[in-house]
Amino acid sequence: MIAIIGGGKMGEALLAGLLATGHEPSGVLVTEPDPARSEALRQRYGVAAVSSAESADRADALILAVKPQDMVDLLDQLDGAIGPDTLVISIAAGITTSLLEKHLSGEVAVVRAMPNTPALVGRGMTAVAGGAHTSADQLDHAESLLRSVGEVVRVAERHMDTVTAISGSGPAYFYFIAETMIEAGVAMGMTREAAKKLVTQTIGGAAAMLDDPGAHPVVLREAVTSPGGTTAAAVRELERHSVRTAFTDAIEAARERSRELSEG
Ligand SMILES: NC(=O)C1=CN([C@@H]2O[C@H](COP(=O)(O)OP(=O)(O)OC[C@H]3O[C@@H](n4cnc5c(N)ncnc54)[C@H](O)[C@@H]3O)[C@@H](O)[C@H]2O)C=CC1
Ligand SMILES: O=C(O)[C@@H]1CCC=N1
Repeated sequence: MIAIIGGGKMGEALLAGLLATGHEPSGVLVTEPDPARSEALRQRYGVAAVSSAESADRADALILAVKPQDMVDLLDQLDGAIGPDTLVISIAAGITTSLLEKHLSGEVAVVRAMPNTPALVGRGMTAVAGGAHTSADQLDHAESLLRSVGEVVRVAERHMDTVTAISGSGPAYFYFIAETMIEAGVAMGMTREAAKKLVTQTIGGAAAMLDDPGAHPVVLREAVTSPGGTTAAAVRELERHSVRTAFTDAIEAARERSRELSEG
């Protein structure tokens, strides 16, 4: 039995992914305190909505999908109710395995995971790191559960704040660029719909080309940049506005915030 505790955006994405990849609704529990939200999940997916105590009691894998700020309260609620063989997977930004272990008595197996919102369409990127009492089999199990919403990589936990800043928050950076490009197209007289189509297909196409293991972004960008052409003119402006520095600073700020979140 798998329980998802926190039925918000990410909890629902994981729930939908698990059901889409062969888990039966009868094998998944959801704990969500907002009654309307809880009822919507129950109706939409046919899963049982239960208390956190019941989830802790019945599930052998608990996926904690509450906000980082709600995590300590939740762990205090769960402490003592989690069986010795239960696997606890947290997807909360900044919450370390040692914080999870500190608030759960006994040698609980914990996994820190960082997915992203493309999990909602089965195209997520998740990184995982195991805790001090987590076996290789348990990490495999966590990885197989999270693979239901996309790809999974293992990283050393010291990289998790960086992962959060790059792929966890990353979709928002691309939406920021998409929004800017669409509005530029609109300002130049295109319909918003046409501009959105151009931008969406361009992002998807660029990502597909970059996905080749031999591909390098600098080489791909050179192929777009004709001497004396339009791309060279555009890139010169990006450099003039220090966009590279702005992005680097943004990613560093996200990593710093992830670190702060573990301090409560
Ligand atoms: N939104 C994103 O892009 C990503 C979010 N995350 C992490 O996922 C977690 C959830 O984020 P979202 O789904 O975006 O937030 P959300 O606000 O949509 O969902 C959180 C849910 O937890 C519920 N909740 C609060 N206290 C609870 C408790 N004690 N027991 C059970 N449920 C409780 C809330 O009612 C809410 O429905 C956060 O820790 C966040 O850091 C991780 C990767 C990406
Ligand atoms: O913004 C946040 O804190 C969460 C974690 C990664 C993406 N969204």
